Amino acid sequence: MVTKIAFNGPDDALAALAGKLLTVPTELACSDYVGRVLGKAVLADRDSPAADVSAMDGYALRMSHLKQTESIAVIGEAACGQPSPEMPDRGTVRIFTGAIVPADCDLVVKREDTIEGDGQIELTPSARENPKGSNIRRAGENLTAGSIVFNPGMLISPAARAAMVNFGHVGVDLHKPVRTTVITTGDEVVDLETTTQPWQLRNSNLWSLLSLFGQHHWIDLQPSGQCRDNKQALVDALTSALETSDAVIMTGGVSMGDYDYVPDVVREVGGEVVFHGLPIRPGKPILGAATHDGKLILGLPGNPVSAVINARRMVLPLLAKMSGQTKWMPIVPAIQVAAVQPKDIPLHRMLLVHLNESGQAELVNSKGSGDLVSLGQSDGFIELPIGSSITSPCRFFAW
Ligand SMILES: Nc1nc2c(c(=O)[nH]1)N[C@H]1C(S)=C(S)[C@@H](COP(=O)(O)OP(=O)(O)OC[C@H]3O[C@@H](n4cnc5c(N)ncnc54)[C@H](O)[C@@H]3O)O[C@H]1N2
Ligand code: MOO
Repeated sequence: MVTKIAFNGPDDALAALAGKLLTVPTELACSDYVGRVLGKAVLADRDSPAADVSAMDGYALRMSHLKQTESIAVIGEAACGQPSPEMPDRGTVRIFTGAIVPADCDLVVKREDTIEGDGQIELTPSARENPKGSNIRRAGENLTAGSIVFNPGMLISPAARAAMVNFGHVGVDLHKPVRTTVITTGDEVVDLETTTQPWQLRNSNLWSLLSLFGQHHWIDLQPSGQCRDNKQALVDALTSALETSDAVIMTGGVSMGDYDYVPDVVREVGGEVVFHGLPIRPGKPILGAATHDGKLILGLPGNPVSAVINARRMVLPLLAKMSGQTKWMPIVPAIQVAAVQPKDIPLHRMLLVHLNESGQAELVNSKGSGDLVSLGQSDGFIELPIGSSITSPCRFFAW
């Protein structure tokens, strides 16, 4: 039996469970890279820039031109999309931003630092102050051919995509998305189509979790749904979900009620329980387990606020680890909270907040873990570790 004091906080527990989880394999992908995880390093196929290029629209000069008092003849043009022309012996060539600078060109002066005449230019005093190399981007100054642009395990952003295109990457090794199933439990839980009785409630956990996970291209949601509080039905549902998934996320039935079968069911299907109970609020009864082949089984508490907060705080990092991301432990901003210090309790707290116009967090007035109204009004939650002060910036987890 794993005791509640096994871990001091969420990150310890995450680290222990993450060590038992599989990493999904890689595949060659030729499109839709953004939001996926790199499986192999991306190398530069050529220097960046590929040649010495002009950083400005202007004129290509030799250093000797800067001392020349008479006007300089404009002999030719270095245009974008063309090999560079020869540098004339005495005159200059007009050059455009991004065009290759001619060999023997020492610097580029901006158009606005010249007085342009008919087929000739004069240099202004500020043009004459340019040092050698001015306004030239040197070949390979960003990166040289063969160097690593991105390491494996990186989540590909739209910005990273730009660099991958620049280096000609068409087929790329990516980790497959983590196949994830959500199973909600509880005899009182019904789907949206059912006419509800007072003793029933709609399955909000299914949709909060599917929406949260569905934001990520590195997660592949599998058919998910609801299971009654029946031990055999739960064993069957979990067994079949594990056949087609890398991770199964359950909600409800994880605390101490007579019908809270999830801990037994997880063990029955061969799950090794790493934690059952953590010093956190909400989410104290949370259960984390791994199968012998590294699949994740996470039992979230049924309370809707607790379920989604812990899906964000605990489940997403574990799925990120399985997806191959090297930065899988949550990296979130720390922001100022406009609130008075809550009473000290020996639990690591996660409190719903919304952001005000100054970008500070304000606590949402919540009636507790079943309050879906305050949950819906929140932008995310802040984290208050045991004994910490709310006057210092707190980590903010956005939805
Ligand atoms: N004796 C104790 N009782 C409880 C403890 C405890 O430590 N000792 N912990 C409390 C805490 S904290 C939580 S959180 C809950 C978690 O309990 P379960 O995970 O067993 O969840 P359930 O009892 O099944 O449900 C709790 C609550 O959430 C509603 N629910 C469940 N599933 C859904 C769903 N899919 N969509 C919307 N709402 C759902 C359910 O109806 C209950 O109201 O245990 C405390 N008790
Ligand atoms: O996880 Mo519970 O929601 O602390 O009440």
